[in-house]
Amino acid sequence: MTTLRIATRKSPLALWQTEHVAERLRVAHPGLTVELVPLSTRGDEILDRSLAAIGGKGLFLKELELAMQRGEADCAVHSLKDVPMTLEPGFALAAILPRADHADAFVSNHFDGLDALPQDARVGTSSLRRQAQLRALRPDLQLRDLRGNVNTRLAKLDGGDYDAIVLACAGLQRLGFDARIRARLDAPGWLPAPAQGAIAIETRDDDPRIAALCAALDDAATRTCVAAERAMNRALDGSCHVPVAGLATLQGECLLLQGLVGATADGRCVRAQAEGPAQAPEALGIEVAQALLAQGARALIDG
Ligand SMILES: NCc1[nH]cc(CCC(=O)O)c1CC(=O)O
Repeated sequence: MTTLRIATRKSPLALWQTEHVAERLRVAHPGLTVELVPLSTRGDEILDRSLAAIGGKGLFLKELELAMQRGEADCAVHSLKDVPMTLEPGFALAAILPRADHADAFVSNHFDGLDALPQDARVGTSSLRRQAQLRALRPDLQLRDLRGNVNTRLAKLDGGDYDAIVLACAGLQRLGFDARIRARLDAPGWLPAPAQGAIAIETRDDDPRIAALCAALDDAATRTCVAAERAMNRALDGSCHVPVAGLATLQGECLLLQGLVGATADGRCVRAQAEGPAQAPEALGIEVAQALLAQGARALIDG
């Protein structure tokens, strides 16, 4: 094979990420031609309803997986945090790239951080995970829905609909909006989505040649961390219906996983953390999920 076709969503962030992967693949495999196959997904088209209401994270993948099944693309690039905890049968993650900044960003044209917001300020985010953590820290805030791609969300902030919005640092940095980050919302007080900041390449699991080409970009440390975060989320029945947050960090051979389950309605949160060997990330994820459930996470998840 001399040409590798990568399916991608069409948002500016998705195109940046896929172009980044394409460039890395060209460097890893001189002589390989890499092309983008931009596709529209239902997740991108339906903007007037919450993701949870229209079917969840899988909506961003479906059209890309269908293109791979039809043989119109060889692989697909995703933000790993948008990838469901269990992949569709027949697909695998051939590579997980080194993680960028995992933190969330506080973005505002008038205020320096969450603590600086006045009473009853309007904060935009449609993420249940971000809403729950905002409620926990600042019960007075008015939480307002905010969907659309990163550029659209920034434009809505600038239009005056919100006093502040919360986005991922990684997306802002990739699109050149670093200067819009007024504060990083980070561990231990604030946790990101499982796998936030990590880019994954999905392939059909019946094509080892393509998987091998992509595997050149795999980062073992990131794969270990996101395996723990995703195992925790899976054990909590996590989907985007549930405000689950988690961050694993690796120090040598020791993996630390911090997890949180929140209630969007009233900001109740349960938190747990544990350490374990880097060789067994899934076991650590399950351990932290069980600690969260032991503190009543199920009641929060089931509403
Ligand atoms: N849900 C959309 C999405 N998916 C991944 C990112 C950011 C990039 C990343 O996490 O790698 C974003 C934007 C955001 O949450 O602000």
